[in-house]
Amino acid sequence: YDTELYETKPCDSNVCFEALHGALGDCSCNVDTIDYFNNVKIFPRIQSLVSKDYFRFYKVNLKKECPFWADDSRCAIKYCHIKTCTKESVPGYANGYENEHELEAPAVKYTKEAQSGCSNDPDLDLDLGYLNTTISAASQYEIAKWKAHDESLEKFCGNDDRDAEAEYVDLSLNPERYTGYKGPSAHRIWRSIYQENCFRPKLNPYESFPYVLSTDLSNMCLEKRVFYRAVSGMHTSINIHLCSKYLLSEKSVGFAAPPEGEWGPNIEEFQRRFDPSQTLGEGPNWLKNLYFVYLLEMRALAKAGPYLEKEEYYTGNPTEDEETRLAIRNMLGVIYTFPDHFNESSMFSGGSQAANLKEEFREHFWNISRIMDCVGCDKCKLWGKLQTQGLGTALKILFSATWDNPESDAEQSPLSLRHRVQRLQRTEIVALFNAFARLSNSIRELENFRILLNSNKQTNSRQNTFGGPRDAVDNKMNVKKEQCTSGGSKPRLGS
Ligand SMILES: Cc1cc2nc3c(=O)[nH]c(=O)nc-3n(C[C@H](O)[C@H](O)[C@H](O)COP(=O)(O)OP(=O)(O)OC[C@H]3O[C@@H](n4cnc5c(N)ncnc54)[C@H](O)[C@@H]3O)c2cc1C
Repeated sequence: YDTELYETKPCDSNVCFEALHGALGDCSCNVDTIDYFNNVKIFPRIQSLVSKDYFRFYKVNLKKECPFWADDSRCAIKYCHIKTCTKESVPGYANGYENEHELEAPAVKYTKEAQSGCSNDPDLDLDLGYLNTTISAASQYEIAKWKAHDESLEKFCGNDDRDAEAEYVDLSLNPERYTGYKGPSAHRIWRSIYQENCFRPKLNPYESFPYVLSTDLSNMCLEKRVFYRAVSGMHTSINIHLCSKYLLSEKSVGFAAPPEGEWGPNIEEFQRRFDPSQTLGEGPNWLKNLYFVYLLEMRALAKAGPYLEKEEYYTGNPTEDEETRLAIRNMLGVIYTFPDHFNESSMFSGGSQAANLKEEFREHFWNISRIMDCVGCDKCKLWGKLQTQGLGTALKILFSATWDNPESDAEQSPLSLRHRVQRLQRTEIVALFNAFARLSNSIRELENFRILLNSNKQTNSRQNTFGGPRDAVDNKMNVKKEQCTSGGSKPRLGS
């Protein structure tokens, strides 16, 4: 295909952002509305929320074997390493929140103890009302299988929660940032996600090309487009984080540099990844996909809001737990006011064909969550698993029938809050909010890059006019004078 089309355009420092306005596509929302809403209203709230103990500790199994191929990679730099926590250092662990699933299991509602409150009622004739609930062992075994089957239909991704090898990780000690993970191992992951586990246009004019071109998206139905755009948006977010927290200098240049190296935004890296002239015009579309997946996850939070508002957020510290509940209600209250939420009701509507497509959609995402066990860098794997689980939880909320009326269970439950039907595991809730926080942070980081690129452009033009010295900050930010020359740089697409 004609690469010249894209290469002739000279690289302007702000060209990544020129196309990042207006309609988002596949929804009625636009980029500018999300920008403002996120940066002003959501970003400060969600960042403060995920710093709370409940959201800081994520249980994950980073030792699971890759089910698809032998892991052949090693962390490129020492910053890939993960610091795990001892169980005792996790707030509330000693008080047994690990066992809360058992406490909250629906079966508890039917124990003698739970029902004993009724026995004093004079109108209640226990003999007449006797219900024989005996079920043979064989039937119980079968029913357990049905339950497992029904539950698996709801799941869009795996959950390590009960794995013996799962460990708690304090996310605040392991920030998502540049790790140096790249090359064949990283490419194999992305390629197998897009090539084997994303829907592709039926008539793909670039058979050998593993990724989907935005121009081909119109050949796909809405559901398949949504899937691709959600995954691509997550990919964008991961890559924005590595650009915004890039390792600028390994060792201290001056005495004031921190021992862990110096981290900050790398404009050149950002442009390499998103500038249209270096991505066959795809960069701005990938950026738009970030907004798209943000919209999906925000809609999931709004839909599950009534359920999430009633969650306990237990960590064993009553003051902290109450603060968390208040912060959740406050943030959800703001999310409810968003004027242009994604409308999932237009998806998967159309008989058995739609049901099959939904099942395919779920299976594809399930596979992507398993591919995360093949990531060859622990820190990337941690954040890859968390963000996939967060997105999988959002998809489950949006597309599982049982989520169409999330309030009803909680309202009908005659027992206390703890005994309502548990729809989400702790790790799913932690992943859902943290994944959304990552997307929110990426959108905020885009604003930083926009400002840096603008000031860079002004400095360049001033320098061209007056020949003045280059701003010292630019050097620190890894900005090179000739950022990209037209036609000279190889497009990255499909590398
Ligand atoms: C799950 C996971 C987590 C990772 N986490 C980190 C991390 O925390 N820190 C870190 O430094 N590195 C991380 N990486 C590596 C990082 O994402 C890149 O793979 C790596 O930096 C190499 O980049 P690249 O330029 O070769 O293109 P890649 O990002 O590897 O992309 C491969 C190809 O996909 C296409 N593409 C790129 N972006 C998009 C998009 N948004 N949508 C659709 N197609 C696209 C392009 O054609 C590109 O050539 C992670 C990788 C994976 C798979």
